[in-house]
Amino acid sequence: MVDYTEGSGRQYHTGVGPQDIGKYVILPGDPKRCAKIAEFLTDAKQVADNREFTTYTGTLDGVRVSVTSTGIGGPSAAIAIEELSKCGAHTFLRVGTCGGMQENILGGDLVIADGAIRMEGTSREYAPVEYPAVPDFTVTTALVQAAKKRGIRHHVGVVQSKDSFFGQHEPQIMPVSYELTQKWQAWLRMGCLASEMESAALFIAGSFLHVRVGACFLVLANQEREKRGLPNVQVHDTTQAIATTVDAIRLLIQEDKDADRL
Ligand SMILES: O=P(O)(O)O[C@H]1O[C@H](CO)[C@@H](O)[C@H]1O
Ligand SMILES: O=c1cc[nH]c(=O)[nH]1
Repeated sequence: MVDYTEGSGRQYHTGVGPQDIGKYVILPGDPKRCAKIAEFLTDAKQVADNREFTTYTGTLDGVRVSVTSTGIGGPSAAIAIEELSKCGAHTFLRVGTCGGMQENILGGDLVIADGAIRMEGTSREYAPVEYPAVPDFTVTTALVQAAKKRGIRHHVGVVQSKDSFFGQHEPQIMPVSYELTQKWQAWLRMGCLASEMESAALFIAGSFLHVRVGACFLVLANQEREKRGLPNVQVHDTTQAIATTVDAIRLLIQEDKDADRL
């Protein structure tokens, strides 16, 4: 492989080196969410800022933990997890936003993914489409435990990962509306909880890299409720999703300490 960093030791896109990051990394999509997440860590400092990838590192319970934004969509999310794992990170928790799909998923709820529909391109350049995009069980369990302990209304299930935000929200305007709307109906009938953009790529890249990945999301609103004329509250405050993710990392750190895996 060509070394675009010319031996600098820093990764080409994220700009991080092994000295900069912890083994546990929180992955928001939005770079602007990083500073807010960093406030949950002790002594967090920005260690890199390149393209859509902003990185802070601090500690939780004495263990180094980083936050790196992945930008929007599978391609940049896969780059982030690849470069961070090259620097030694082994546990990744995506904290994102999503749109609710089932009628009982309300704005402000938390969704924890136990699988992702691979309706995006990136994961197909890793593994055949028959291979399932699933998160790590221990990470998912820690997220569920953390949400329960906080008493947050949450749902665990499959999310849809797609490439086109507007294909989700305005499928009827797309030349391939026939495909988008029919598949959306299928996802609904199968019980898919919510739609977002990065989890399938992260879960598949994570499986390939043999690292642990999990994901939880704030539900911003629910277009299916809107369509049916039901009340559709909008919530944009990600604080509870971030707090749940941080609690889950604490649980994983404790488990890893107990098992002598740190
Ligand atoms: O809030 P983030 O983490 O960016 O996640 C969601 O928001 C973006 C779309 O608005 C996509 O990245 C989607 O997955
Ligand atoms: O509706 C939504 C909200 C957040 N992210 C998405 O991809 N879709």
